[in-house]
Amino acid sequence: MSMNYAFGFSLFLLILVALNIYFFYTLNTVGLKSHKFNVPTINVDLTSTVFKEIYDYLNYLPSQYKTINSKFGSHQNILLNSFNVSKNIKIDTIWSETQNWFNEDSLFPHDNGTAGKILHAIQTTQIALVDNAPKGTQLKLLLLLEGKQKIYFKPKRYNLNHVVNGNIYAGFDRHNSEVFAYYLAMVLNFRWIAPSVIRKIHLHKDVIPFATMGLKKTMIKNGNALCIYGKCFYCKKNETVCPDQNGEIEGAAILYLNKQLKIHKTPWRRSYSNRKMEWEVDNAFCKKVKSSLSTKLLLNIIDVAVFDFLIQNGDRHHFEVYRDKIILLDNGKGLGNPTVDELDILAPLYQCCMISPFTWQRLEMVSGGSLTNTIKILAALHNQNLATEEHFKAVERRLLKVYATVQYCIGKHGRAKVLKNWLI
Ligand SMILES: Nc1ncnc2c1ncn2[C@@H]1O[C@H](COP(=O)(O)OP(=O)(O)OP(=O)(O)O)[C@@H](O)[C@H]1O
Ligand SMILES: [Mn+2]
Repeated sequence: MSMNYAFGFSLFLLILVALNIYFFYTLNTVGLKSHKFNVPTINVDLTSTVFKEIYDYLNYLPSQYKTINSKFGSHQNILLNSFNVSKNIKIDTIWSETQNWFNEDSLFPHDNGTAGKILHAIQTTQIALVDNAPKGTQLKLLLLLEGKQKIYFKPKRYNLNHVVNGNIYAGFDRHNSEVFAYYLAMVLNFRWIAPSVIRKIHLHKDVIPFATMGLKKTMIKNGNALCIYGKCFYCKKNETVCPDQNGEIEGAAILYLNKQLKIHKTPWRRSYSNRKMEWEVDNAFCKKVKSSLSTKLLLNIIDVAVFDFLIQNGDRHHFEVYRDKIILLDNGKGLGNPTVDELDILAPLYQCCMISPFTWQRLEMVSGGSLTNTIKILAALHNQNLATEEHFKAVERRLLKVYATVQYCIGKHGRAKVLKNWLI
């Protein structure tokens, strides 16, 4: 009897120890859960050991990252309210409200429908003047809207289903990428960005009557149509922008920022040749950057890297700063190829292994499809379809890779170091 009791008791102790060990490991290991996480596969380059390790974490991501996070619901409602278009908008007040806005957290007003009002005004206000905007390398126009609001207009060069092959910065800017980027930034709560919306301008009604002489000089007959070749570094007479069958030119209409911006070279910029940059050969590159940049700016660069990775913008050669924060300007090189995930756009994240806790919290909130669903819903409020389903799926797939990269960092350095509140 007592032997049986002793045996039973030892068995009980054994089970208790086993349970303890089980819970200790499940609660302490990051990512490496027992069941495999199903991530849509694409061809990836696993020659780098960092990439291999990140992909290991991707295969065993905790399941919370594939389900909707209920904490996002209230934030989604706030966004919907911001972008809802009210019918009776007074546009004369919207420009002064926009230009006189001053706030530490956002470049433009958003709340109580203002974001929607601004987009509606950009989309519909009568054009007063159209000129070339020769800044930068790609064709763009400067529109002056009634009420003296300037707008940059990046014309459509490709249909949404066109796949841009070649290197990560190949091809013309994608107008839809500019607008997609604006909504992406809003969903991620990155508020240092200019409002941007798809607008169609009629060549003979909206452009020619208001075109400057300079713009008229950069127009050319292409068959029956009058087209624009513009004035910019890469502008060529045989690469024109022509109106569609309705006589309209579609483009991204981006609010012009009348502000003094400081321009910096991105430490993680590409060479635009076969030559490798320092960050591409030295995984300890971040140490060097840390010694020359403030932590605040570095965390900001890492936010931008996450943002660029999601849309696959590999062309952020420079960044412009206003009041010590990077403005997300020039987002047209995203959404080129939905089957490509260039992981090295995330180099600032996996080489520095730090991320702002605010950014991480928001990223965790938009899991399970919320990110792209919200972009779709917000864009639809202004009658826009910003990308093909393949691109929306690709953005979700890349979000999983961002989660995996942060898990890789936590696995390597511990949560406290990666998510330390550096700014306090
Ligand atoms: N919305 C804006 N408001 C004010 N200035 C802007 C805006 N967008 C762009 N700029 C200015 O114009 C410059 C060129 O714009 P952008 O980078 O979008 O053009 P790009 O043709 O893609 O240039 P690049 O080929 O150099 O990347 C920017 O560096 C910035 O200084
Ligand atoms: Mn550019």
